[in-house]
Amino acid sequence: MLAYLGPQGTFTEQAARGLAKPDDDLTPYDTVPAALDAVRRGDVDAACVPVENSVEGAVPATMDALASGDPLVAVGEIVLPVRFSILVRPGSTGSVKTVTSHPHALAQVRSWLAKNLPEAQVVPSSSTAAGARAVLAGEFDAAVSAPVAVHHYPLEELATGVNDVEDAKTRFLLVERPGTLPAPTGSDRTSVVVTAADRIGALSELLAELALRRINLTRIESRPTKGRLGEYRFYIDLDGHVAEPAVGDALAALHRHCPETRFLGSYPRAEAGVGKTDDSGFEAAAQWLTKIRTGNGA
Ligand SMILES: O=C(O)C(=O)C[C@]1(C(=O)O)C=C[C@@H](O)C=C1
Repeated sequence: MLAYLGPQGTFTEQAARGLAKPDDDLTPYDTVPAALDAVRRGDVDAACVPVENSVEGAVPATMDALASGDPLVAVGEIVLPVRFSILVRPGSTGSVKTVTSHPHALAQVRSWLAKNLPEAQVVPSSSTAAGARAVLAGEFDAAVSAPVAVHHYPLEELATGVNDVEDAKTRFLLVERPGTLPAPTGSDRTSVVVTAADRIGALSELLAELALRRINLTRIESRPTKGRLGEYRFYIDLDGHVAEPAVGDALAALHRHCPETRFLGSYPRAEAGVGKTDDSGFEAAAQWLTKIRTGNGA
């Protein structure tokens, strides 16, 4: 059983279908934290959640829900192109006074709305499909939705391809309770959350641990810890798999700086063939150390 940010017709449902095993049943949840808590409780085996968008950046609800509560780990990712349609009730002829959608979707059509529906009041919803459902219920005049939503809700497309940026993409994670890690593929990503101490150079010391080991950072985002003002967590994505010597060594180093470092998974990258780390020196050095320690070399 696989949870996703629902209801039916969200981008996350499409991502979940791309990541699911053939025999997985899909269950919609109203929010990302609710989907992740269902995994924590064991009600479902996994959840598919949006993590970052090429236009609007990180999805805060996902980041916060992964950084707190019982640990969960990502075991897969998928990147989907995102295009938006404006959906209205069939035959609705009146002007559009209210538009609803997920905040990330609204942010990706901001210019289109300003130009084409400048008078419309914009109201956030919990997902693009929740917005479509609310339009069907008569709560709002229009929803910014995934084009597939018209197959789930009897609505009409007022306009399609309304996204301000062509080729926008969203990355989604498949998240499970900690267990056996996916095997390294040679093209993997590792995600961790660290809290940098409030002192000069703390963040650069963490990043230096990656640079020293020639590990490529693919993303760094900060979110407040929700404790003291000015205290931040850093979400770090890097190339490679924790089973590889360089990445394992770097994560151990991060843990020495920050014992609360939270491992968020090592998983195959959506784009195969990129993100290989160079471990040759690490393996040779480990063999050399073993020889010294066992009295077989110097
Ligand atoms: O509301 C949806 O359809 C979602 O799947 C969420 C979400 C997001 O969180 O960014 C996913 C992709 C799009 O960028 C817009 C919304």
